[in-house]
Amino acid sequence: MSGIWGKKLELSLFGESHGDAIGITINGLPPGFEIDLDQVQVEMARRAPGSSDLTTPRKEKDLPEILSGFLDGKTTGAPLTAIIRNTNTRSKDYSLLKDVMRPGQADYPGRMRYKGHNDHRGSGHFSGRITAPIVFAGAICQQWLKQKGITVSSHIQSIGNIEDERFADQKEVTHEQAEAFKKDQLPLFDGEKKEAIRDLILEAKEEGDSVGGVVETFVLGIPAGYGNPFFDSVESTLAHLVFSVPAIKGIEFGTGFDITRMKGSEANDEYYYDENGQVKTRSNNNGGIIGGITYGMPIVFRSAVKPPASIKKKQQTINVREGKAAELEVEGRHDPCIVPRVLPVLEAVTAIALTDLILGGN
Ligand SMILES: Cc1cc2nc3c(=O)[nH]c(=O)nc-3n(C[C@H](O)[C@H](O)[C@H](O)COP(=O)(O)O)c2cc1C
Ligand SMILES: C=C(O[C@@H]1CC(C(=O)O)=C[C@@H](OP(=O)(O)O)[C@H]1O)C(=O)O
Repeated sequence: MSGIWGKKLELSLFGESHGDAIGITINGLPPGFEIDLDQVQVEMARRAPGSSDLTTPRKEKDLPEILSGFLDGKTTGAPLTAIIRNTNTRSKDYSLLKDVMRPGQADYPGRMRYKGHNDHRGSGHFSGRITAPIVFAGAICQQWLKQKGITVSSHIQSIGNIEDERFADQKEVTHEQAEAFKKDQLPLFDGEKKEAIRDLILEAKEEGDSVGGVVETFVLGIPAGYGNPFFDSVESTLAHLVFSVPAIKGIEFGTGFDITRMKGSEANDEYYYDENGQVKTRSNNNGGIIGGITYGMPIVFRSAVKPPASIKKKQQTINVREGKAAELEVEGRHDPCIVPRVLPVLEAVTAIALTDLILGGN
């Protein structure tokens, strides 16, 4: 399994959803950095399962236990390892799924890749649950970035066909508003859409189905001059980590694919000096990154989140033990929509990418 990532900040992710514990080792954190564990727990709780009728009913406290690299409230500089116990597994839900492959889930490709030895219980190492340790690492990185005046936040761009306004449509988004979004399970610029979104998710759940959506993530306070051209561009680093999150099927930066329908004269982000002599651009179609390098405007990108695969509705599939066609109605505890719980995960991977970049000096 490829659970290792990073250059300056190295991450090693481990665990399975129905094993004893999941966790992460973070190498490269600066020594002497004071971690606010209460704030880490706030981030963990945003992602944790079982928090409302919009999520899987599996309840987990997701309390990280730090095993190394942390003394008297501060990082020591040695590898920091944390584990999170799995306390509410119900593996019988997965007995049938060892043989009957869920369409849209990792059952069949995982079986082929690991020759049938992968832990299939709760989707094992493929589970969205493995994003809990990512949020742990991301919460530490967000605290580190905050000291530098950098805030990472996100809002729901859409669920099904219900659309929120874009970041680019806002006159100004302050650090306070970005922080307020994190306190909301359904953060939207247009709060009036909240009820319709709730209803859509609950309707899908009621029908034994699921819905997807788009998350728009933004970074405020990122200075110009971070990144690289080509292989270590900010976009490629972010995309690498964003696509490491289960259920993500696409990413676009700034105006994204719509930029292809603009003329150069519309697409170009014109420069000016603001009243404080700071370089700004009048639009931000490039989402804060040109040539793989930040230019001092907010980084903005949207991630496509698929509807979760495990649904109660009847589907056609295969039974690999019998080598026959099969019908499947997935029982068990599943998210009817991943979007509300993936917001903190996308913020976490963004913070991890930026911390790695800044620690590396570029
Ligand atoms: C926070 C989170 C929660 C998820 N919950 C579920 C779930 O309840 N049921 C499900 O089938 N998939 C769920 N997923 C998605 C699967 O983990 C994912 O679809 C699967 O691992 C296959 O990967 P892929 O969709 O990226 O190809 C969740 C993902 C995340 C990030
Ligand atoms: C437990 C979490 O979410 C799980 C993610 C998930 C999946 O297939 O991704 C499937 C479900 O697992 P289970 O069948 O064990 O309840 C979700 O509950 C979590 O995110 O912490």
